[in-house]
Amino acid sequence: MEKEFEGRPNSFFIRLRCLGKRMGITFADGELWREHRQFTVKHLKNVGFGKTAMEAEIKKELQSILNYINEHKSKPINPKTILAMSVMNILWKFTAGERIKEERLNFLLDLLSARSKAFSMAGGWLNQWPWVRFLLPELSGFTLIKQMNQQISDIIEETIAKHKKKSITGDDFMYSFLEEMNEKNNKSYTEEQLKIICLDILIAGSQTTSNVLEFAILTVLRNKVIQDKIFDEISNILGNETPSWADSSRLVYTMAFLLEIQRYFTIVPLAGPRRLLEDVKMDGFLLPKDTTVLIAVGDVHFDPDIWDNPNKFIPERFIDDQGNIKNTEHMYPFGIGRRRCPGDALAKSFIFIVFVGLIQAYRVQCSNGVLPSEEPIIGLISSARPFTAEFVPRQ
Ligand code: HEM
Repeated sequence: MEKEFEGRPNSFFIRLRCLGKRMGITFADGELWREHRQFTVKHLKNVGFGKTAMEAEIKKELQSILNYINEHKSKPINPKTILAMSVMNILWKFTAGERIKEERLNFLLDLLSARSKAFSMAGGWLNQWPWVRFLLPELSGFTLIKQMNQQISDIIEETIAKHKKKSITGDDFMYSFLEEMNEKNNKSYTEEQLKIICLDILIAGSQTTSNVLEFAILTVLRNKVIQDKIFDEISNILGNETPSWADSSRLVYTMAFLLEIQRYFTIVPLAGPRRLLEDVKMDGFLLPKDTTVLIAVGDVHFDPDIWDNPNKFIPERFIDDQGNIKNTEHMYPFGIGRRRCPGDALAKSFIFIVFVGLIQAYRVQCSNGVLPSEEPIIGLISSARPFTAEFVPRQ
């Protein structure tokens, strides 16, 4: 994708999302975006993100999820919270060096989810007529969003304060950032920028990754034939061995299934928004500078010129005659171009390891005799309707 598409819109609504200023990574553009995206990706990698250390953390989280299911196995489980908590723990470990306490984590997840609901509700009003906040601060959702922004700021600020006192041991992204800010005296490195980058990572990473897994669990629950095929492959190839990302090249049907999940339930159906940095001619139309552009990734994933029977769930469409994975070049779950998702390594490994580990240990079945619907809730990111499942131990 061309450079002209690399901007982000500058609206009141987006500034509200970024705690009042257009900073961080997700909604910044120009030099601030370039510098801070590069710095964040490099320093997250330096502390182990995307490497063996991350895989070890994912395996620890898999074990916590299996323990949780084991303790609750007589009751139907809604997998949403436990999955989102696990992703959040990993993100926070590399960003801020600590595991978040369970009550804190629950509070944070509820806060992020209430915040995204409030944003969806307020979207129409506040986006079109920002002045409405002066007339109807309560009804427009403005007061609620401001309160939630304050709560989330407090949580991140508390962790920054612990880093300033050096009371967290080990290396993490916050320490790298504070060093750049204090010792190298780099002007764009401020505490406010650090806070918004942390918020970007938490918002962009947790619900997206856990939603993919939720759809995967929902689909095997609804389709016993597919679930048996996946289990047979895992038990033939891995036996009881803990899964690793390297096994993804051996578990071809399982990988094809997870790709089909990411196509069929495209989690981010409209990537962006982007702001055009220059006039652009496209298919004979002139798109003026500053136009907001959304990338219809979901449409590409259902394009009948690319996919046979796009409305059917067929994992085999990703397997060629030699039994290798094919067709990944038509998949854009993480967007496109230099603003493409920088968290794809964590998302892919987490989804694979946790899904394989779950199916290896448990048969997933319906909890009350009624199959839950696969109809997604469509929003900025798409999610499964709340459902419960029974996890029956395989041994
Ligand atoms: C399955 C899980 C995920 C999906 C489907 C997903 C999807 C996306 C997409 C489509 C974009 C591109 C937006 C655009 O084109 O403008 C994006 C951006 C982004 N993602 Fe992800 N993401 C996932 C997981 C993560 C994780 C785990 C992180 C944590 C580091 C993360 C951090 C980000 C950030 C910071 C951006 C903004 C990049 C920029 O503006 O330069 N994402 N994601």
